[in-house]
Amino acid sequence: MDTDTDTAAPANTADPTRPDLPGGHPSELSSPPPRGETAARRSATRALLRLSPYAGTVRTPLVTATLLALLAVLAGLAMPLAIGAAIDGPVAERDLAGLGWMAGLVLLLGLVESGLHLARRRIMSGPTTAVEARMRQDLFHHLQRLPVAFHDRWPSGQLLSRAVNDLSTIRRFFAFTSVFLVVNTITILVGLAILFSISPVLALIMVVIGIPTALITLRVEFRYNSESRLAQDQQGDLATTFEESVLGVRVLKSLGRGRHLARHFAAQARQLRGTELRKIHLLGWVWMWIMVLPEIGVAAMIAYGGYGVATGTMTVGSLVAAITILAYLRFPIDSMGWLFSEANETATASDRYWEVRDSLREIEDPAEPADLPRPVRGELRFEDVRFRYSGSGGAEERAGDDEVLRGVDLTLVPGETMALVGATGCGKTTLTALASRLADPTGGRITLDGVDLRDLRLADLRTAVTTAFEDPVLFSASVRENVRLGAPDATEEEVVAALRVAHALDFVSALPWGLDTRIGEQGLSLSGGQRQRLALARAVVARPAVLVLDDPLSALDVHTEAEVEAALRRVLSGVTSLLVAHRPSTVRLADRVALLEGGRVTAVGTHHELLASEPGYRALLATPDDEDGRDGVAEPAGNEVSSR
Ligand SMILES: Nc1ncnc2c1ncn2[C@@H]1O[C@H](COP(=O)(O)OP(=O)(O)OP(=O)(O)O)[C@@H](O)[C@H]1O
Repeated sequence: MDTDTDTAAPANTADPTRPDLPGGHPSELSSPPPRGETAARRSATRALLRLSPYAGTVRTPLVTATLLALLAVLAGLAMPLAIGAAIDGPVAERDLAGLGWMAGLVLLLGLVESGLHLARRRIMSGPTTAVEARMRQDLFHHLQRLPVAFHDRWPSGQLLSRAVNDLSTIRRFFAFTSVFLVVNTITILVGLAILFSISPVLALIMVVIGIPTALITLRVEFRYNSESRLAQDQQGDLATTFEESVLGVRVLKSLGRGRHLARHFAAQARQLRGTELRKIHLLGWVWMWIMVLPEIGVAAMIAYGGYGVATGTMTVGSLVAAITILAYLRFPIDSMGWLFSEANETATASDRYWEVRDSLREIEDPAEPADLPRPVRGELRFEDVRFRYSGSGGAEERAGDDEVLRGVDLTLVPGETMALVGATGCGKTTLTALASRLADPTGGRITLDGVDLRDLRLADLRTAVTTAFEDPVLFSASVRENVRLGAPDATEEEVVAALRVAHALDFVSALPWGLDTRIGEQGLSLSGGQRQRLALARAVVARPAVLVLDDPLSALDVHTEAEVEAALRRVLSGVTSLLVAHRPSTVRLADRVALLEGGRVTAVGTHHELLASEPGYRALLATPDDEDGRDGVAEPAGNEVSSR
């Protein structure tokens, strides 16, 4: 009998707080499920049926594999009959030639059975791994298109476990579970019929033994799976602690918190060990019953059958055949509990998969996109822009009290550099995110050259407007590939020019393989300033019409800052730019400054004007020189300064 059961990697639970999800209703930005809780699914069948679009592609191999498996088990079931016939025939009659034929038949049946199982595996492996790969690809593609707000809510581990564990459970279902649910049911029924034809009492013995065996394995499997889910969560926690302690090793060492974290890690490891021990105990129990019950069956059959042989109502061959059938049916009976539990796991995995796939891609291309007037001039206008992060909820939200932006009006004229200044947490990053539609305003509108951003194709918008974030995320790839993320078609000269502009060429040239040097995980092999300069190069390589830079000098030392500032000044000339500025050196790059206060732009003007007229601005950006009445921030040469 087949035993190609991948080590079970049970899926996590679906979200019990979202009973509307599994049925396939598109969900709004859902949150991940609370850990360790069990699924509140409306229907496992419905969850499995949701896999049918993917099952369609494996239908033919699935039917073929089921038929092959069925033929294999029928060949297996024929063996006890052949053995019984051999004992009652050639063995009893001492017919050596006949015995040779019967031995050959048993051998042939065994070969046919194993050959058919091999063919079944071969037929299923290609299509089912293809389905898994396609589902994973679709999930990844969907995740890329979900709004940032979705990713704010979902921890990466939750998404990772769906992409790896849940899809592997679904593959196992297509390749094995679904096939053997059908095949084992038929095997048990056929085996029972054969036993019944030999002796109804022996068939009854099998039923009496088989039902509790299946029920016990089913019950233990459910408990085992819930322990497995818990272990999986705990392994995730352990991995997170491990990962954070490696990534944050500098912080931990400098704070002297290594021991504290080690204790925390040890406690988590103990918890995981406890769960693993419970799993082992459960397995011990289930195997005890799996071993004991059939042995009781064999004993009962020998007692009843032996009596029959002694009294002449049964032949020795029939008794041997009956006992061999019982032994053969052991795996199908034992595995039914496991198979039902796997089907249940698959239903959960399906729910969890569709939970993400059903999340709405709120930010999409419009049905009838507008074209940007060419060439793009780069006039960026915020008109009464309002924004609220979803999920803070409640009456307050309805009253608008928790809006981060409460009616921002701001116009960036083509080619100007506008600095955005405001207290920490006032919404500067939020405003910059709206410019490339990482989120849409909850009120008002933003236009580029007079066209509402929501009317533009996302590709057009994001070619015209590029952003470099304060936290410069780099990918595990070469320097060149990282820069080219900003413009995949950029030539070598353009990449080098962008690096020069970002004042990154010198340090990149000094790397062991220059532009081909792979940057480690999160660009850790580079300093903060170097990472920021690469991110800047990535933003400018596409030569966008509008450049949004979130505090582009924050990680630079004074010397580098001065050099990058000079380079940036060249980049910014002729491009409309919005710079989030926390300090005078960044403001120095700007033609005008906008002050964001209380969710609105309360003043726009030159640095000097705002210093003179806005106490809030003075509090944020005045230097000691300013306080002395001498302005420490130089006016950029040749700036056309205009007020709103
Ligand atoms: N994903 C989010 N979900 C909910 N609230 C958020 C989210 N991101 C930011 N906020 C809140 O929105 C407000 C504005 O945040 P934002 O990051 O835009 O401020 P900021 O002016 O850029 O701050 P800083 O100068 O410190 O970078 C803050 O109160 C912040 O807590």
